[in-house]
Amino acid sequence: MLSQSLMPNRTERVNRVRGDLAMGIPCLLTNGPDRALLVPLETVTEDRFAALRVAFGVPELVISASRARAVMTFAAAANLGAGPVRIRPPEAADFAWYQRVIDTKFDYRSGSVGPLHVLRAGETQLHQAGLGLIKSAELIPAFALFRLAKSSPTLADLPLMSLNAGEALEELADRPVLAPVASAQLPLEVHDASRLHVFRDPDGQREHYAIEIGSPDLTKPILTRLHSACFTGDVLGSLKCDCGPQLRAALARMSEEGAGLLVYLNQEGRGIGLANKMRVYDLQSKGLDTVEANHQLGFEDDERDFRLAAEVLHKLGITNIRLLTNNPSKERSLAESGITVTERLPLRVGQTVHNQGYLSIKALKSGHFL
Ligand SMILES: Nc1nc2c(ncn2[C@@H]2O[C@H](COP(=O)(O)OP(=O)(O)OP(=O)(O)O)[C@@H](O)[C@H]2O)c(=O)[nH]1
Ligand SMILES: [Zn+2]
Repeated sequence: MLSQSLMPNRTERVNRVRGDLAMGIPCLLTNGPDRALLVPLETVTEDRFAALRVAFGVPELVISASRARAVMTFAAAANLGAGPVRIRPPEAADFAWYQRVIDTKFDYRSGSVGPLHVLRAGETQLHQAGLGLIKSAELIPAFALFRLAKSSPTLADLPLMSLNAGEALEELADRPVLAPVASAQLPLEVHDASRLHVFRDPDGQREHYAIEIGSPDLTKPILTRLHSACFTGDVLGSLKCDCGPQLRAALARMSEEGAGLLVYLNQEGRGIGLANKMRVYDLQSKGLDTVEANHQLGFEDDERDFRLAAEVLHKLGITNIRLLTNNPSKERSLAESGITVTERLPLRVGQTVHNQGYLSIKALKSGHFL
């Protein structure tokens, strides 16, 4: 009975794996009879990688399709689908070879890492789950997959977390659930009757906030802003984006109207985390635009899950909103999660000479109303 109650459930096991991957500890992925060790290339140490290579041979390299398109020649990348891309490394490939393929500073426009041998068939749930897990740990989406032959020694003695690939994929796709943790009055410059609510992901680490300005009338659509964290813009006043001015303009509008709700989501860098955002900024300083830079690293244009915002709204008993945004996908995603957006209110502020290109790419490639 005690051991049963201590048995981690699917969510808890996936979260433990995420923590291990972030520390560079491999995890065992299974899919029916297939077993493999998932090794994140960003965090694994050279010693650990070398020991695994001696024990299990040369691992497959797995990268996202967007990364493959960014680092391979146009012809070599032809006919790649959207799923993970499997690459067979040369027999002599060592740790340095894998690191070169994932090196975010390498400028592929002036050369290449050499021809990459893409394995066209055989992509399985192991690869999809591996990529999903690595991305959800905000790591560079690239990993080594050490296949374990049927005759490999049992791994029971290795202190590794084990996960079924199908189970991991279900967990990653599941509707997010947030738990309200704490809330208190917080007088703000824009309105002294404000309240901050903290919600927590079941991973126990990531938190998202709702800031209630005044006393919103729940019988009417609530003036709402969904704002994704931007440390550089919100806190430091970066001129590279429009986040800080948008945040302040949204709060000012709520203050003018006397009430509103700011949902502040910890989805830094459109969901890739601050470290990766700095990597894409570095690529942008070399001429890539905001979307190309995300792809170069191996991410999609936008990795955010706006269902989190719907979850916050539902938890606060809000289903009708007037949404301050220029981003059509926020509106779409909320509608799919049962939130009625009665009106979309544009939020065009904070244009600078430094973010002109960024904003025009958002309009051109991401369909923002700018
Ligand atoms: N990956 C990446 N993220 C960026 C870049 N510039 C800003 N961001 C992030 O983009 C997000 C912008 O969030 P929001 O302002 O809420 O959303 P939006 O998609 O611009 O939509 P609206 O502002 O509502 O119109 C934040 O998470 C920023 O950290 C960039 O060049 N690359
Ligand atoms: Zn920003």
